[in-house]
Parts: sequence; structure tokens; C-alpha cells
Amino acid sequence: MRFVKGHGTENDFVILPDADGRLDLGPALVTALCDRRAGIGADGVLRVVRTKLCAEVADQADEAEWFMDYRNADGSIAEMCGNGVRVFARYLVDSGLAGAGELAVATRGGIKRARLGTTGDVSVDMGMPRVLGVSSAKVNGREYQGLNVNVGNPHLACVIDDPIAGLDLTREPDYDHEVYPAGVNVELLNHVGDHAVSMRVHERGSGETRSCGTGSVATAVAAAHAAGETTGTWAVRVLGGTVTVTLDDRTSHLAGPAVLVASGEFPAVI
Ligand SMILES: N[C@@H](CCC[C@H](N)C(=O)O)C(=O)O
Repeated sequence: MRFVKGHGTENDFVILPDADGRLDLGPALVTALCDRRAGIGADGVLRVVRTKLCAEVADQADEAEWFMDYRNADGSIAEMCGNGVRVFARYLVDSGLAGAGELAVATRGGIKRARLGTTGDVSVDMGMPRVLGVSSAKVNGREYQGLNVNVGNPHLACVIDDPIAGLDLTREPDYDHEVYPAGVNVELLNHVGDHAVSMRVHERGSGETRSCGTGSVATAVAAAHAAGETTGTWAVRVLGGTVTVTLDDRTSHLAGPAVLVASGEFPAVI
């Protein structure tokens, strides 16, 4: 099985080219690929398949030739992955499956439009994040309040005073299962400057990761809310670098580096 490895601010992915939809991508294969000792190692898998071959997104086929079939490292399926879309777009262009300029990607969270910049950055229109209320999570015995933000997938973004550098995110935060019956991605953020925040994230299905694109959008929404703003541009510093999130009245944009670092063959049978 051919694979390509890529990352967006160190949120890393195994990319599986599967144009004709022949691959049986079950949880066992995903966890084997993402295993950092016995496999390739990644936070998730991006299967690259023709949209028209996938019933769940076939209605997007007229606008987007390629479907980003995203899986978390534990094999679970998620609706959206912001860094994943950016790396997916980089792969489509670099492999000749799409031309430069704006390109549409089908996702379970609807069509996302990405654009490659001239400096290696990829920016994606993430749609309008939805603020659904407030909730809380317990991390290291401390309860943190945050905003319940849906960016296609569920987030709890908490602006906190405790320094995020001191948090232990090796365990999943305790969260309200009634608010988040399908699980949640939890972001913890500190203000570090004017329209600049630092963020750490515990991702549903992947554990702590070094960046999260949808989580960065939720983070910007929470930072804006705390400042009494609804629009503007935020620098979101994550463990793997910095991404930029712009919020306007209609939508949100996520921009940052997206790179391919390796390719090879993985044994087909697990
Ligand atoms: N890292 C991704 C989000 C991946 C999905 C998430 N773990 C979930 O289950 O919702 C991103 O960059 O957005």
C-alpha cells in the first residue's frame, strides 16, 4: 500500500492514495498505520478517494472531485480536520491531481475550499463556526469553563489563567457527556499578546496533538468572545508552530504551513 506522510504545524497524517476506492480502511489498519513505534506514526489518516465513489458525500461530487476520508489515530471517524484539509490540498497539487489556485475538497463536514500560497502556506475557508453555549472540562483536577463551538466537529475552547505549559494532557479531560454525546476536542488557551494566543489541545480519538486546525478556529472564537469581539485575525501558537485564523461576518479562514515529508510502501495486510 502506497503512503505519503505530511503535517500541518506538526499535526501529522498518513495520506493514502485510493482514487478508485479499493481500500478497506478499517480501524485495525488505521491504528497500525498511526502507531508511532510499530507503524508509520500519525495523529490521523487521510484517504484520498474520488467523491463520487463514496455514498456519504456523493452529493458533493459535482463541486469536489476528491473526498478527504479522515480517521483519527484510534480508528474513529471525524466530520472534519482543518489541518488535514490543508495537507490534503498540498498533496492534491503536488501529486498533480489538482491544479494550483482554489480547490474544493469534499469532507463529511461539507465542501471546504483551499488555496495554496506562494510561501508554502495553505489557507482554507472553514465556514462559519457555531457557538452552541458554554460547558466545562476538568483537567488535572481543575475545572475550566469554555465555549462550546462546532467547527463541523465538536470543541470546547477554554480561555484560562493557569499557564497551559504546566498542564498534563496525557489523560482525556473529563467533560459533560450530555453536552458532547459523541466526544469532544478540548482546547486550553492563554492570551499572549494583542490578537495572539497560545493553545494546547486534547483531540478526540488522537490524544494530545501538536496542532489542531478546527481547534484553532474554536480557539480564535473563544479568544474573540472573551475580548467582546466577533471578527478579526488571531495568531494561534501551538506546540508545532503558528497558524492564523481570520473570523469575519460570514465565515472563518485557517492558514499555515502544510508539508509532505516522506513516501513509501506499507505492508498491505495487517
Ligand atoms: N486535527 C484536526 C481535527 C481532527 C478530528 C478531531 N480529532 C475530531 O475527532 O473531531 C484538525 O486539524 O482540525
